[in-house]
Amino acid sequence: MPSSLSLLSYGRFYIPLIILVALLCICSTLNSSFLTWETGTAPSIPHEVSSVPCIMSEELRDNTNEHGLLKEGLLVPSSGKHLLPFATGPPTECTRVENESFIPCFFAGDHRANEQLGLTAMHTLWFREHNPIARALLKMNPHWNGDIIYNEARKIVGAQMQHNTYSHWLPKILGDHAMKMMGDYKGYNPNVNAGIFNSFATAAFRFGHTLINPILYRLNETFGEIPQGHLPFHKAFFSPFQIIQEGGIDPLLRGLFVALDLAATNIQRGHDHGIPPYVDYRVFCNLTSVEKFEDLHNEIKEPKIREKLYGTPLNINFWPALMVGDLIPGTRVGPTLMCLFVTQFQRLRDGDRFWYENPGVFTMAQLSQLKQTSLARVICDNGDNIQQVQPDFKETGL
Ligand code: HEM
Repeated sequence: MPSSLSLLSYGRFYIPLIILVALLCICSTLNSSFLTWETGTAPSIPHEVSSVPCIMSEELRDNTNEHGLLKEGLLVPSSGKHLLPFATGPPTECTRVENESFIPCFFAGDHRANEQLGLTAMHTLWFREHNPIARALLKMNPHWNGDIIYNEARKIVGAQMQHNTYSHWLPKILGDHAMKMMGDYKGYNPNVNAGIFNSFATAAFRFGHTLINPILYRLNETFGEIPQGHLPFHKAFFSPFQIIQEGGIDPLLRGLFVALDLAATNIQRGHDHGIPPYVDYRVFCNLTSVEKFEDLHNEIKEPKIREKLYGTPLNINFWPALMVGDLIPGTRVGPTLMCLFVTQFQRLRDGDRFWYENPGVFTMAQLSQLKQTSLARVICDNGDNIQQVQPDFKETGL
């Protein structure tokens, strides 16, 4: 039985389960568990497995048996857990220069899984969540075929991610007020378009680009630096070998992102997509309309944006304006960004027929188990040998 999730009522009979109650930061005491996810596609289920195109999903599956498993990669002897399998070809390349290790890219449900080591680690965590659930389901339901097991396990992991994102992550980013604006879940609404709107992908959710830490900390069991040291971020791109070899090799820089100015790209992408100017979104978000720079003083104190760069407020680029919006206390966002987040996340939830809380998707008993999930629990279960975590990732924004 995977400790991360009590699979109550997944068998033919209800099975009594031990539910761990968790407020401490020792892994063995943590309740079922969380995550942040990727963006770009509609239904709010994890890219690690769940919102991938069918063909890719078939490639991710271990079709050598009827156990509904995902393919596994190298075994980590110290933990007995597997890494992601290796990719066998494009679209990504992880051995770009000769004196780097010949370890290929990992293969996961999103081709960005190798983009940087932190992201690879998250993909690995969530990939590791699937197989123990599938095995437990098979044990309870020996009559199920591989497809049913695979899809049930996928549904459970998707629900865990939805719950973690909406119940644990979003409240920290948006604060109480915005969560109230989003309102409680009232069931699937077929009139809501759950697609990602252009300005959300092109600008609003790229707020993540302002959160990137230039150093990837690598800590040992006692939270000290590992012998191979912390990694400057530019060395963490497309270098899965550093996961396998614990950073023993000093990789050459990956030109792709080192040379990339993400902020400039975000602005350019806004132009490419024909995103309206910032001032138009203020109207959409019921903020005051703007004719002169002074009209912004309630939301943007940053003088460069207000006066120097743009000549007239009508020229203000969308992404920079979103990023410099004065943070609403208790949140990580300014007013316009908050409005766009609420709109998008509300649509993702209410327009998703398979939303985990939609009646009929899970039974009440299953739902109550799912709602005990947390990222901390998933890290404890699926990290190699993690014994202690923060029960709440408030400080890290994870
Ligand atoms: C090391 C960290 C990251 C790097 C190097 C990175 C890099 C990139 C790059 C190169 C793009 C494509 C840019 C373009 O050509 O338009 C992109 C897109 C994007 N990024 Fe990031 N990113 C990172 C972290 C994040 C985070 C933390 C978030 C959100 C929380 C985020 C949200 C997005 C979104 C929403 C897009 C647009 C995706 C789409 O249009 O489908 N990124 N990122």
